Amino acid sequence: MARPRHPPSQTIVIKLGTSSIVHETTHQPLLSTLSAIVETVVHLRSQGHKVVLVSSGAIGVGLKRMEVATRPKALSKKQALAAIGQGRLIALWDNLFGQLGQPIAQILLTRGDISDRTRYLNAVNTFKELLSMGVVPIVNENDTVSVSEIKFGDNDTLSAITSSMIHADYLFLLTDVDGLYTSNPRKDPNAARIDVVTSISAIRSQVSTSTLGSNLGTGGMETKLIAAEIATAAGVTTVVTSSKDPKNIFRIIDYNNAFKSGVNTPLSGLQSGRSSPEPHPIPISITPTPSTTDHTSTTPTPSSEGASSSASPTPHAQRPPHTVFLPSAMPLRDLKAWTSHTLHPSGSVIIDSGAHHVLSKRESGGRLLAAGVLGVRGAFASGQAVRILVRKSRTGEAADKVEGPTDTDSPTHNSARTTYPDGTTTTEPNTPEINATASLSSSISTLDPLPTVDEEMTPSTTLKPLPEEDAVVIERDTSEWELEEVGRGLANYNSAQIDRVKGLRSSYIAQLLGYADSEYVVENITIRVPPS
Ligand SMILES: N[C@@H](CCC(=O)OP(=O)(O)O)C(=O)O
Repeated sequence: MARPRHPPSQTIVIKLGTSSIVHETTHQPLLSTLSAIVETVVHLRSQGHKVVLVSSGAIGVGLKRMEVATRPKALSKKQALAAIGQGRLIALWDNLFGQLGQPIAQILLTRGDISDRTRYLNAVNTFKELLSMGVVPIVNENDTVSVSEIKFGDNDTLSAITSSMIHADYLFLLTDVDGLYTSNPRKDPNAARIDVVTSISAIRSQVSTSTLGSNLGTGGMETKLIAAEIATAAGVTTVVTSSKDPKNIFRIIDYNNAFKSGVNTPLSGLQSGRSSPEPHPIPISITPTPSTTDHTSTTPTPSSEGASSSASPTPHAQRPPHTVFLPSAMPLRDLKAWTSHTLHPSGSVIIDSGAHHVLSKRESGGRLLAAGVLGVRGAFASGQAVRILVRKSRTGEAADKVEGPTDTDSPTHNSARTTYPDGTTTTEPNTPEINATASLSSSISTLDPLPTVDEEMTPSTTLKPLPEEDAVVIERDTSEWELEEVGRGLANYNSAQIDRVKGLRSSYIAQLLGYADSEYVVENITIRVPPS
């Protein structure tokens, strides 16, 4: 198929880190880089693309303004410097974009700002309106009010969340290296750039990310992997490349668009920014090209799980240096992405592995009935985000030995370990949600079998039915069990209420709580870790 004269209109988020905005030691603005970014963005706009810039640098500019030599450690000092620098930073951007007649807007966000659904939608609407007006929104974290858990932590994550919010086609993470390397290219002459990443979890174990951050920014390559994980899960093609030659963005888009009608390349389907239904296969056609950065290693990637390496040269174009993270074949819907990435979970709902299996089959918006709940952890209100933890046997035995509903009269006080998706585990004492013997009233014990999740959508559930015995044992020795976070959702009832109705069929909710707003205890569930 003939290539279009211009690529189709796409929504592109470009993130520029502190190290690309101000000099690492003098803190002088890197005017040539900034000007090149401005020219690139304006050119992209003239081709019909919508562009959002995520710009770090407020603290760096503040350092220069106050002639402070090094980034302070104290949060309040960083916040003060950001407040000093942000105004000058946006003035600088406005000045540069203004030279080319391009209007800009400033958007300062915190995680707290968008953890409320209404505020989140307002932010989305503002983005949409600005983009339809032809304006380039320039986003930064609102450092003045960001503290600990409400901080995005770094602008890589912020740019990924922004990309997800506006359903971007591309996220470009511009940095001081031209891609993701197997080790630090400044120190290791054998470092090889990884061109295509199909599985971030697989690639994480294969690269050294420890030394790729700069003195000024907060992010290094690890935060880029986290950002890529968030963005690709939302269907956004994510690219790590050098900020030294922003015009590479054209070449990268052009290179990828050249394959948009191809059937045997990893980047087919890029016209809409979404991958084909099946995960992209390896290999991709790659022509190694001399790096445009200081790094001389252009050795193509060693072939390994999660990455692709060189095959045959493409007839279309030389491959500009970059690493591309391919978008998920099944992107999260907006509400699910919002639930997963922007809401700070206030507590946890523990489910059995049967419920985990059924929820993981749902493409979007999984809903959990009380019958699938084993317990709760922490205190949360109705409407708040919760972690979904699945209880698993440490011996590998199937965990859903749950033979019936429970009550909370006999909490155990053993410890339970939680294993999170990043591999970390926590051991917490006193977990009443993993109960010992549960004695049921005779009326409850005669309940009919029920599946544990939305049966309308999953008619062929394989979950075990509830037995009809009066007393049902869930488990006696909690040390055999561990909890793993597998997803996030929004609670329809508070923690005490869910604890009260756990294990019961929905018709008991009104009876026990005095009202029943919903037959589901948790909705909008995103399962990020499928059953093993
Ligand atoms: N919001 C901060 C940026 C945080 C930060 O350091 O981000 P980055 O340089 O992308 O790692 C600022 O404007 O200085």
